[in-house]
Amino acid sequence: MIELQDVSYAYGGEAVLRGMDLTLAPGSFHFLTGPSGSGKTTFLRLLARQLVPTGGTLRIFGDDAAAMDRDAVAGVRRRIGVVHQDLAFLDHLSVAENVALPLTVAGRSDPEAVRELLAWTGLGSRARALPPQLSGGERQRMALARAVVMSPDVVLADEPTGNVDWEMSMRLMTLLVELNRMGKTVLIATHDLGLIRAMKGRASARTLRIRDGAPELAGAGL
Ligand SMILES: Nc1ncnc2c1ncn2[C@@H]1O[C@H](COP(=O)(O)OP(=O)(O)OP(=O)(O)O)[C@@H](O)[C@H]1O
Repeated sequence: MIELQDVSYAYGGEAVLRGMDLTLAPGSFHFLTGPSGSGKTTFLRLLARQLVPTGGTLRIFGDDAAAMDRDAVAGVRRRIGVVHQDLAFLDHLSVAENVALPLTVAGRSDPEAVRELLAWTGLGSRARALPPQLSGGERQRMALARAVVMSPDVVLADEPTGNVDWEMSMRLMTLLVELNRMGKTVLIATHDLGLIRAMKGRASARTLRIRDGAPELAGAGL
């Protein structure tokens, strides 16, 4: 589904990520961890085709990321939902309108799907609220709803539990596990090892740890 062969990425000077050889199989569930600045966000942005490798070959759904035209990139972006770290929303639009935005941009409308997603994330009663009126945990759940509104095959989440308490973190994790059980490929970047340990056994999750510029499968001890 997503395959990396000796992939590297440099923002300018020295490569942040290098020598990456890895395959993400359909339906897999991975955590991605590593110290601050090790390249977790960069890795997610490569997988979502928001960045293009500066070396090696990255295949997304079989296509070479470096050779995609605009239509192919748009196709990839529809099939990969991303929960960004910055949680940027349009503050003058309601929660429901923000969640529906990817549909609106694609010229589609599906109020029923949006209603279902808001109910699933526990935001049914907040549909008409504006983003600044939401709590941190509500914003995280709204970001997750927006990431999956296009029914993507892959969900990438960058620190989806940043700034929320333990109970809310577990609630968000439960939603991501449910998505994986529905067949979606899930990858969650987090520096929170406690969170990864808590999820062991609840999902057949594997952990990738960035070491020397490349994600490696971590041992069972983590
Ligand atoms: N747009 C950019 N231009 C130049 N350097 C960048 C850019 N974005 C990130 N970097 C650098 O690339 C490295 C990896 O950053 P990245 O955000 O991928 O790490 P991270 O593991 O996600 O960090 P954190 O856990 O703090 O979010 C860092 O040294 C960072 O300063």
